[in-house]
Amino acid sequence: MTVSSNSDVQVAIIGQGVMGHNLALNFSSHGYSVAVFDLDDSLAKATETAALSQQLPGTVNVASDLAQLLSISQQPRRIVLSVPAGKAVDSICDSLLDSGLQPQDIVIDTGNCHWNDTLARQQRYHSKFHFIASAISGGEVGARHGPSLMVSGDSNAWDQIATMWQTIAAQVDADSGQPLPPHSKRSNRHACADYVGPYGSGHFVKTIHNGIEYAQMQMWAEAYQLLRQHGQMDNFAIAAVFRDWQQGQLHSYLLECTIAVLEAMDGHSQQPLLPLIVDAAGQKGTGTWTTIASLELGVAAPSLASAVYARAISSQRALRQALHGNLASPAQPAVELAQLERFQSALEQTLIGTTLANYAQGFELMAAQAQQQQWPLDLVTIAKLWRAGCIIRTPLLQQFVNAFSANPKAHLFSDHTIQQQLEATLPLWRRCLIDGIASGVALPVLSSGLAYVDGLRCADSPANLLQGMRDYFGAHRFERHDASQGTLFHHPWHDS
Ligand SMILES: NC(=O)C1=CN([C@@H]2O[C@H](COP(=O)(O)OP(=O)(O)OC[C@H]3O[C@@H](n4cnc5c(N)ncnc54)[C@H](OP(=O)(O)O)[C@@H]3O)[C@@H](O)[C@H]2O)C=CC1
Ligand SMILES: O=C(CO)[C@H](O)[C@H](O)COP(=O)(O)O
Repeated sequence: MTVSSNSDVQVAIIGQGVMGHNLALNFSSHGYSVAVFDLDDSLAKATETAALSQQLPGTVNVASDLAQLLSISQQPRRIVLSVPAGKAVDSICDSLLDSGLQPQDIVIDTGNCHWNDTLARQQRYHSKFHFIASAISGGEVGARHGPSLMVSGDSNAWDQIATMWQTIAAQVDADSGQPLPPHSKRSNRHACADYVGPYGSGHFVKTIHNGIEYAQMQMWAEAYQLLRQHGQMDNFAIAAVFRDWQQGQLHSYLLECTIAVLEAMDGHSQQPLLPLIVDAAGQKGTGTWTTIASLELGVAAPSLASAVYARAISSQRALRQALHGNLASPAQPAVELAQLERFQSALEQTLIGTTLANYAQGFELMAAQAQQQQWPLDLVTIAKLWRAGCIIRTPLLQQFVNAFSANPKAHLFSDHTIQQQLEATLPLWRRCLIDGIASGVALPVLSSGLAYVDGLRCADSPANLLQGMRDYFGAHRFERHDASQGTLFHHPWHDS
């Protein structure tokens, strides 16, 4: 398609990689006129070609540079950035200003940027243009057919893009929270795109989303490892069990991904794909930022942190190979065939309990950060945004919506329905860990979730011993049960 000479472009997208390409097609599929730009011109042209071959209603215009992108865009311009997080965002914002960006124009960053970088950008570009962070989740399929969009920053600018965002986002039935098909025209629907708070908050929410994503992914990896090592099952048999679980409480998009990966065949060798994939996990930073936030806030998120450490250990491949031969495996035999079904049932309960622990930790982090930053984050809004389109979508999110609607400030485990669900998992969760650990399978997320639950339900923790020790070596002092709160005591350990 030739570039339009009139300024009819309703949304311009810079960066035509995985997300930008699909976002452009999504906008076009809803009839919006789109302009696309990438440093690699062939990527922008590929989007134009795809829109034409899919006969999408909205035009897709390839801009050869930023000046042209601006010249063909309707004012105020809406410019979406879909580029790697970090320096590229600043460099494009500066180039847009050099190319004639105006104060009324709106720049929308959809990358996985650190929330502090977003705060700095707001300072830097304040009054030069309207800046919005619209964190996105859903991967390439979500970007194409309906993502979850967590928007923060300039609320006036949000008002100007809200209709477009809510049009291209994933939709759910407003009452049940059930995802609806793309382009659904159901009247009683709710879009998974909303304003969550001031600058930085949307990127924080996306970071925590990814922290939960890491933990849920690691959870499925540990389940796979337990079934193949302790259960002696092959990947296709594991997938069959997981398909069964997909019909129940564990139903989720990440379980769908897990099954697809377990069953995939390599087109080249005609062999199962999974054994060909190197067992060293990559990471781009959001899991680490979640862990740092939890440490800085002093809020426990052990499962989310354990998932990051598990990726770190996975990448120490050479060391793992060497130690495998040097450190003996436990003598615990694999589960007997007659016991396999019972073990699978225990594992299913373990995964339900672990999932509740993972999400609870994420929501606690957002509540604590909101309080510290004085962000008016609403956990109901966030749980609603994650019900469809995003990577961590699960029907459980509707239960979290209900729990936070009833008690917005309470820990998820304070909710009676969730308590009952969690409690039902505990006996088999313990049993499953005993078996798994005895057979030598590393279970960082499955086990830290249970430790989190046990820690939280412990009325009489051993921290009195810690306080005594701190006072013994460092005269740090302690409170006493038989004195008023806040009064500190030092025991004369070394005088006697
Ligand atoms: N992939 C995913 O599932 C998700 C990604 N994200 C986030 O979205 C953003 C984009 O991700 P993704 O699409 O996967 O990344 P890709 O690397 O696939 O795409 C980014 C594109 O931006 C281009 N680009 C880089 N700098 C510029 C520039 N200055 N001007 C124009 N184009 C530029 C890149 O070109 P080149 O390759 O030549 O540098 C590349 O084509 C990232 O911040 C990512 O973290 C968010 C949610 C999900
Ligand atoms: O944001 C995402 C999904 O929600 C991206 O896919 C992100 O890249 C995932 O993180 P990592 O690359 O660290 O696994």
